[in-house]
Amino acid sequence: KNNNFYHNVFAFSAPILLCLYYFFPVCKIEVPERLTVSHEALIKTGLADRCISVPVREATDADILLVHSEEYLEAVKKTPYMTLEDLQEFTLQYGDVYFHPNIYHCAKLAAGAALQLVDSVMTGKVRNGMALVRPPGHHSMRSAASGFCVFNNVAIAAQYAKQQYGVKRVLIVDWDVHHGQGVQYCFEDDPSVLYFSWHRYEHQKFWPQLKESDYNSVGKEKGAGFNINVPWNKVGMKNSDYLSVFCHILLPVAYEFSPDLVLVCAGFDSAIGDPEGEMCASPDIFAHLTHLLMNLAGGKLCAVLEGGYNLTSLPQSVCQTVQTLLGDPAPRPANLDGPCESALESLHCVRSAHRQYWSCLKHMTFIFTASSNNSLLLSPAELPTSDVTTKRIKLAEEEEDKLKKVEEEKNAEEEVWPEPPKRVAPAVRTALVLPNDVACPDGCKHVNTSQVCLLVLLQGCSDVSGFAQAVLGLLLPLGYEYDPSLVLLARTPDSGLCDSVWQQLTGLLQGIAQGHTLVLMQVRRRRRGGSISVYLLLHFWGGLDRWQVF
Ligand SMILES: CC(O)(O)NCCCCNCCCN
Ligand SMILES: [Zn+2]
Repeated sequence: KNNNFYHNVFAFSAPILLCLYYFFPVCKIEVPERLTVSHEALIKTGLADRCISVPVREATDADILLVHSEEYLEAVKKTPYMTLEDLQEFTLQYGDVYFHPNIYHCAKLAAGAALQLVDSVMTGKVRNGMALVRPPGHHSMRSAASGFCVFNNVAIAAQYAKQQYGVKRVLIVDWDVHHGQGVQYCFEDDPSVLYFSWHRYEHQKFWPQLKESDYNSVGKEKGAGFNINVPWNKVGMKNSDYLSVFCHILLPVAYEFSPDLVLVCAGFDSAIGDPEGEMCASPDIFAHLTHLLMNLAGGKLCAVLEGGYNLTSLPQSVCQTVQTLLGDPAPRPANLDGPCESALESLHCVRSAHRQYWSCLKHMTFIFTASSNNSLLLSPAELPTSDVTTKRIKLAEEEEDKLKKVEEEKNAEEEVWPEPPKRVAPAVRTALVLPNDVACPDGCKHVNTSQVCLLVLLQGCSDVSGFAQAVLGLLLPLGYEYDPSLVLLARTPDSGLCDSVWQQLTGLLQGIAQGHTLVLMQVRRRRRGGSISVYLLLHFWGGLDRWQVF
């Protein structure tokens, strides 16, 4: 009896549903559950309790006009009152957007949330934070919606930070798997905003299929060099590919740019399992990406959600990001087996396109061997000139494609990946082993530690390009690959390392060995009739707090 009833109801309602669907297409992946599963995961893991929640507000017209045109804003303002037909008409003029009578309100809240986050960080109320918003923003342009985006939340936030707080330089890192063309267009002639984006490209075959998403779009006029596109010409990119691009492109340039604020277009469709990205990076990689960015701009970092459509990897990635923002040590990086040929080729093209703009890229020249077991390291040498190398790369690539085909056939079923590892937040973050008569600063604790795994003695990387070469281009990738259980840093008075470089060094290296860092400092103390050397031994454990030189 019951079945009969349901059959009737469905039979009757199906035609209505179908025509509604035709008139009013509903997006299958940009769904409300994206926010609910992410928020629930933050609550379940206890991370939400460790954050303060910032109230949202609607972006004002003035806020929105920082990026969008009057006519576009006026048009969007009308959508809540449009008939179904008008709404459909309005939507068809843009690519891949879905307008709903309520989306104008939601889009103002998304942009307003990003501005509230900027206020909280710039006024020092919080050190950093994340805005979990819908609809996303990085595709929307001055007078057009695109790719589920209505207002460009992050672009508005960047203009707002410059206008309201006099911020001179903003770094925007877009780790979403799609190219944020809206952000690129907004700032392509603006040297005060450095836009970095990696994105699935496949030689312009992947949406939004723009020529200007390629590596040779470096910005225009005064903005030349301040737009960095890293195209992924294959799917399946992994943790090593992401870390290599951070170490060999983004971080050296970011240190040279020296931003006052870091904004992240935090799209998590670049994680494993996402239907759009089809990449293979595990959610815990976002802990490392976040950690590496937190050493810039005095830690002022605002992450704003963009994409991310797998309802399992999205919340995991959000939690990895937030837990790192809270200062917890990053988990040991999973199976770093070196960047793939295609990633190395993109990396090489981007570095060549930007060498003329950034001194840190001028000095470092790389050859990438076409052997299959690339390490995260790129051996500095002359650039490959002969086409032999290129041919070798092509051969290696064909070889790799064959292997990949076999691989794809094998595991065509649903992607699976291990749950990200638990990350213990230590009670005491920094310990100090001091001579008895030296008082232990507050926040530290006396301990005796004995393990040593990686000893680093750095000479002479006191300026930015030296720092970039020695630390970002060599030490960091080596450290990640070596994956020690402890990092020991030794500093002698004649090491020539200035405090800020030393501070950055200790900050960056805490992404390795789950934050276990031992610092051995030799300080001279004057005594009657000569000086004696006293050694301070500091033990960090995931403490991202700024470490002062005692
Ligand atoms: C925020 C974002 O970057 O995740 N938006 C992605 C939009 C993807 C549109 N897909 C078009 C598919 C064409 N058939
Ligand atoms: Zn995306």
